[in-house]
Amino acid sequence: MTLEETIRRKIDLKTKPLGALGQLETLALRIGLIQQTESPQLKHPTLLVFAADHGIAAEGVSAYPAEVTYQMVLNFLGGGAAINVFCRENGLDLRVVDAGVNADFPEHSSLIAAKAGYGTASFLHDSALTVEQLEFCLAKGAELVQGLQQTGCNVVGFGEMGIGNTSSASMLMSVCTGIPLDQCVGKGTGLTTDQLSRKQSVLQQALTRHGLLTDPYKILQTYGGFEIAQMVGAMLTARSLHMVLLVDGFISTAALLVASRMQPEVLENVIFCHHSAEQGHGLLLDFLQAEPLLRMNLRLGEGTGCALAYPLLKNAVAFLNQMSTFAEAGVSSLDD
Ligand SMILES: O=C(O)c1ccc[n+]([C@@H]2O[C@H](COP(=O)([O-])O)[C@@H](O)[C@H]2O)c1
Ligand SMILES: Cc1cc2nc[nH]c2cc1C
Repeated sequence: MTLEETIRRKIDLKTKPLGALGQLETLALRIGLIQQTESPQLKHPTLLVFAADHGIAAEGVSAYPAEVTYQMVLNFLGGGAAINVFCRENGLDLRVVDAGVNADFPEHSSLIAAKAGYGTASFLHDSALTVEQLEFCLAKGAELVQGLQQTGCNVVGFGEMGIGNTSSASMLMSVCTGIPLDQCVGKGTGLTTDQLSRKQSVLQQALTRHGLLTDPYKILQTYGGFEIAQMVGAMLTARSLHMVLLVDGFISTAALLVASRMQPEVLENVIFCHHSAEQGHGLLLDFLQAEPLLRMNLRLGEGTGCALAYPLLKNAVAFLNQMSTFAEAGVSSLDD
């Protein structure tokens, strides 16, 4: 029997009509396959919020000013953001990564210093990252996840914060999928319809400027952000360490898309947690053939969809490990 058959059989022997736990059964199976066991365990779940600034923000593509990135990181460190609340409620550890915010932070036990610069260059005029910055970010992301694994963590959630980063994500999506740019661009933090038209024309100019790109490293260097590139490095390493990856919003899914262009197998380790309200996320999820656990119209980022969905993973693993079989409970099954 393959491991998949063993897990399916274990699920089917539980005291419930066949298939009655629906998507929770699919989730349990997926976690078992990721961990290569019929008795998976979720250990030290950790949510990483990667934060960085974006040169493209200077082009008026966000509803909010760029300094909100810095201010929100201080809010994360103070414990007052949505992601702090949801991580506390649901038992995830939270770490904030300064991947390249345009200001310096005081030391803090939850802050990981991993600055690649003080914000990227504007991809309207230049490549967002230099080759050196890209290499630094991929290596930092990898190093970070290795460190987490050494502390016993086997579930990692990917969150981000960066004013302007839906612009980066839209470019990465359009270039990697071939989906026309206008279908990949949305209102982000809340642009008006007029402001959205401006964002679309800025991003269209950038696309024309950089021309056809096919190499995922070059695409990431051209349009990425420091936080997106660190997520890519972290995701690839998490996959190689057999960890469970939690992915939710538009930006983190765009990072995953790029990672999957480098190593398609990374997708096998991902639990898609939430379908964001951001225009483009639905098409991106379809492209990746993903069916997220939740659809609650969040469009916040920070990894909030991951933290909200995490209890479902806990319950999936718990039923697989704890529920009685028909034989154990003396309940008549279809086979009796
Ligand atoms: O995760 C999402 O789907 C999502 C959708 C819209 C906005 N965001 C967040 O909003 C910021 C980017 O929006 P913008 O308009 O500045 O490009 C960034 O901090 C993201 O975490 C996140
Ligand atoms: C206030 C605020 C909080 C955020 N969290 C993630 N992206 C954000 C963008 C803004 C503007």
